[in-house]
Amino acid sequence: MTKYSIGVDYGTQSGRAVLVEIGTGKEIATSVKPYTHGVMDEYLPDGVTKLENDWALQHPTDYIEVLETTVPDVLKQANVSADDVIGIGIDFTACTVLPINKNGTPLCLTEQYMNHPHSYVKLWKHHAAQDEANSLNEIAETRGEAFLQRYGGKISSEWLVPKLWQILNEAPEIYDAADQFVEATDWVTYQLTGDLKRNSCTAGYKAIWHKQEGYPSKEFFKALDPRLENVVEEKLSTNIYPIGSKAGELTEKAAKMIGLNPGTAVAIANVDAHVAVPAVGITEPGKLLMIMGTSTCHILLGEKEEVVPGMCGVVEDGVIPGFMGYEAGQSCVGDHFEWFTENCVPASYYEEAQEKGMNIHQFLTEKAAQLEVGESGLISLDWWNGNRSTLVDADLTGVLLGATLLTKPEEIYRALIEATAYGTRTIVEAFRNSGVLIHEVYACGGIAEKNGLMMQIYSDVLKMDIKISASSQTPALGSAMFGAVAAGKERGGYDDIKDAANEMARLKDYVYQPNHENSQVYDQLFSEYARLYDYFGRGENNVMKNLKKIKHAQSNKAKEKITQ
Ligand SMILES: Nc1ncnc2c1ncn2[C@@H]1O[C@H](COP(=O)(O)OP(=O)(O)O)[C@@H](O)[C@H]1O
Ligand SMILES: O=C(CO)[C@@H](O)[C@@H](O)COP(=O)(O)O
Repeated sequence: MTKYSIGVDYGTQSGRAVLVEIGTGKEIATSVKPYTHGVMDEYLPDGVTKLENDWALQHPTDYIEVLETTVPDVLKQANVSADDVIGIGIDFTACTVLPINKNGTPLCLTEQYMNHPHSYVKLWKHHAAQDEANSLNEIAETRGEAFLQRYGGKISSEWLVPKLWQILNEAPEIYDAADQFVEATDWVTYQLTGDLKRNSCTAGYKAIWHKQEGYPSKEFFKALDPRLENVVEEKLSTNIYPIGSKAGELTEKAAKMIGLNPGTAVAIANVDAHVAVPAVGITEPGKLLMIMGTSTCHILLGEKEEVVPGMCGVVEDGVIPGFMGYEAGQSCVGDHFEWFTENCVPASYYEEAQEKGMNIHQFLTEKAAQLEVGESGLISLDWWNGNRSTLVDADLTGVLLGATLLTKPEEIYRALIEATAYGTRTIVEAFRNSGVLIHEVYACGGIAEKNGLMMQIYSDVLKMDIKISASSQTPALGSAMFGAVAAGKERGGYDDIKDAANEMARLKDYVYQPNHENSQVYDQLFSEYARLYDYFGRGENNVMKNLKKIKHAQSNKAKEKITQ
């Protein structure tokens, strides 16, 4: 009898469930639910409480809605009985973190705190804790904290400790009221099993936890702020569960909510990028996976713990048990194409795209594909949402250089694509220069599937073949695989994630290969990019930070005027 597993992947804008056949990895049905509240970066749901610059929040009821609608929907579409679903796994963006009370209720859902911005889920791209991140990095460096090396020399403002510290600084009442701060991925899994178990992946990459050494010392936290001395015991937990293990089983209540059977195995929660690795069949070192969507994450396995400047982190067993898992990333990829299409493309382009039955990305891509490499005379820095790797600085901003009165939208669109490819090459070189081998490149995610030109450009810039995931929902497939592992072989699943990957991972049958002529021109362009990267990114010219300071001061002034 065929058995199935369900993977639920929570992205930036939407969540999706995929019903997958055990044994083949065939995706039988998919259901997507856009978040009702989307990303809240201007106002709270009350429509009145204004958020500061660089905030990005989510609403936890959106996560429950995803479960309630998409899981029954995939069963219905596929006409599969809940009796044949043996496991479920959850993956999420991260660090996406929320304060909860003793009952596990998010503080933003309580009457007392629902109008308080700090009670909501802070999404991975909430960048308003940069001041805390800067202080943390300074203090850690002065104290010679060894953990900094494992995070490329800097902790990002996107990670857990800066976010938590921002809450303590700006809203101590929320900090005090929170029984715990949890990753959204653990919270949703908790809603399924009734038991809060924190996963080793987010703890390792996002919360400075180490398998042997645990969290940073009390002295370190005290040096940040005396009120943080006991943060681990008071607001986190030292009970961390390895990815690839079982979190528990569906409770009666959860089973009823999502249309599965009570007792169905639930995997320990995971992260959207990391969970995609076995879903493309990577279970050994040297193979870099780019998960390309709103942002891009780069995940790679290694044998040893190496120090790589500017990487996000290296975590033992963080991706596939038995290996060091390396992560790096770019905070702005799809997001900056979206910004461009929404703000800089003339109406005539939209009209023409519509006439041709294309969306604006397809239309711009088609036009951009007709350009020769370097023909536009443009170069761009991909920092529209800060720089995650290798500079780890959310205060950096975008650059477009070389524009003239003749510059066309498709030329800028292509320059933005190329900038992200150069950003990836910078990351690849940082790994290689630090002794972490990369001999194959794989890609998955919305963009890997939707934009062939972009993948070709990446291949030309990296001068490497790129293999593409066969799944359009690779993280969800990965989560379904972890669901099957949680169920175990006895129930029709697998003993470990490698066995699941051997049978269920799939790649497309074509590979992007570098065009050597283009690669040569890209080498020249990349060396210009590298000079700009260092000039603006490493302190030689701090114009971006200075502009940001002026911007904050002036927007505060404008706000004061409104409230007077
Ligand atoms: N054809 C395309 N080419 C390049 N970018 C695209 C294209 N279509 C959509 N995008 C961008 O991809 C991003 C969505 O990626 P996706 O993988 O679907 O979502 P997520 O990152 O939330 O999982 C959006 O930022 C959008 O601007
Ligand atoms: O940072 C991570 C994973 O470590 C991602 O969750 C984050 O970049 C968001 O990913 P998406 O672009 O929404 O796929």
